[in-house]
Amino acid sequence: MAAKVPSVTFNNGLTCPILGLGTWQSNPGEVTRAVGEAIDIGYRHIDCAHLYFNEKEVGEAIKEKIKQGIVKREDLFITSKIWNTYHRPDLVEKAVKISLSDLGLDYLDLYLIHWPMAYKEGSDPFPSDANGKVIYSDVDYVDTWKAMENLVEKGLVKSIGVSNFNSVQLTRILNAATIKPVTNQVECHPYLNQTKLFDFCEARGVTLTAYSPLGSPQRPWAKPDEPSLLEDPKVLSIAKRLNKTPAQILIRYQVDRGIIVIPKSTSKSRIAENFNIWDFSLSEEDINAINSLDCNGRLIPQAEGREHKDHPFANPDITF
Ligand SMILES: NC(=O)C1=CN([C@@H]2O[C@H](COP(=O)(O)OP(=O)(O)OC[C@H]3O[C@@H](n4cnc5c(N)ncnc54)[C@H](OP(=O)(O)O)[C@@H]3O)[C@@H](O)[C@H]2O)C=CC1
Ligand SMILES: O=C1CO[C@H](CO)[C@@H](O)[C@@H]1O
Repeated sequence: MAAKVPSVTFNNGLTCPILGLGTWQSNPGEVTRAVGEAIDIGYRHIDCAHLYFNEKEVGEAIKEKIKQGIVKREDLFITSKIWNTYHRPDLVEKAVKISLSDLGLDYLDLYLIHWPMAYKEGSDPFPSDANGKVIYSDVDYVDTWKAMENLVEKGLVKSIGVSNFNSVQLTRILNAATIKPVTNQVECHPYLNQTKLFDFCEARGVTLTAYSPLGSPQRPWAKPDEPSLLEDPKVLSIAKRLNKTPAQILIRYQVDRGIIVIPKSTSKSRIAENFNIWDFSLSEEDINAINSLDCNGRLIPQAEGREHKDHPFANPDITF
């Protein structure tokens, strides 16, 4: 029988499996198989987004596994994210309904604002001008948040949260919220361990979700000569001593910190490997050694929105 994944409890009393499967760049031709295999292995949490252009194929796997009686809808925890071109309050319900229809679901467990920046509304996810520069919209993400709250009231989503929000942006949401965000999903791994943002969120009852926990080696702008987390000597030496793989160490690092973690894979063996982390934990000494790798090593800078007033990482005065 598959191991049961421990859960994190949100500020609204609902729970979320601490380990989930990422789906960015999971090829539509492979993702149905991969999500199906993940559910067979024991994953119950799947991280999706409208921007990943594969929600229909993820939905096919969910439908099939429910049909086979492997899981019931309520056993699963499905996240999606509203893309930057749908921030205008009157578009928010339309956006969630597109993801629900693509996934074949009648509710989401979690819906996130993918980024704080609003882009020009329309069908192009990266609307750009003649010089290739993204065209922005001036919608305030606080107004988007108020429309997200309506989705909870309407039963379309169980919980709402944010992604890629810095501490100042999160504070603005918390000050305006009737329904508090349950999580902030951000890039988090040993080269950018987010200790300050994690402490800040924890003190306010907001969980952290770690994306790109393995260092996102598949990201399109990766350079061949860059240091690789999966080959980092410190990570390798801990993995060797504990008889685990580097990926298992990187995933367990987040679990042991109480951070939700969503590694992506479409390989059956790596999906299984990434799930097989329940028979060990890291000592304080190992966690401290991994923490010492922190070097502000951001891998997902969202460079194309950098001049946007709401870009979360562009203001040097806001350090986390
Ligand atoms: N909110 C946001 O803005 C963002 C959210 N995300 C979410 O987080 C998820 C994870 O982040 P992502 O950037 O995809 O990167 P990850 O850090 O999860 O790395 C995924 C890559 O690592 C490879 N891999 C997976 N398991 C192993 C293993 N055991 N050993 C060696 N290599 C492995 C995968 O290849 P293979 O598939 O071949 O196994 C893939 O190339 C995304 O898929 C997405 O759901 C990501 C970025 C931004
Ligand atoms: O989830 C994500 C994956 O990649 C996208 C393209 O850069 C990002 O915008 C986003 O954060």
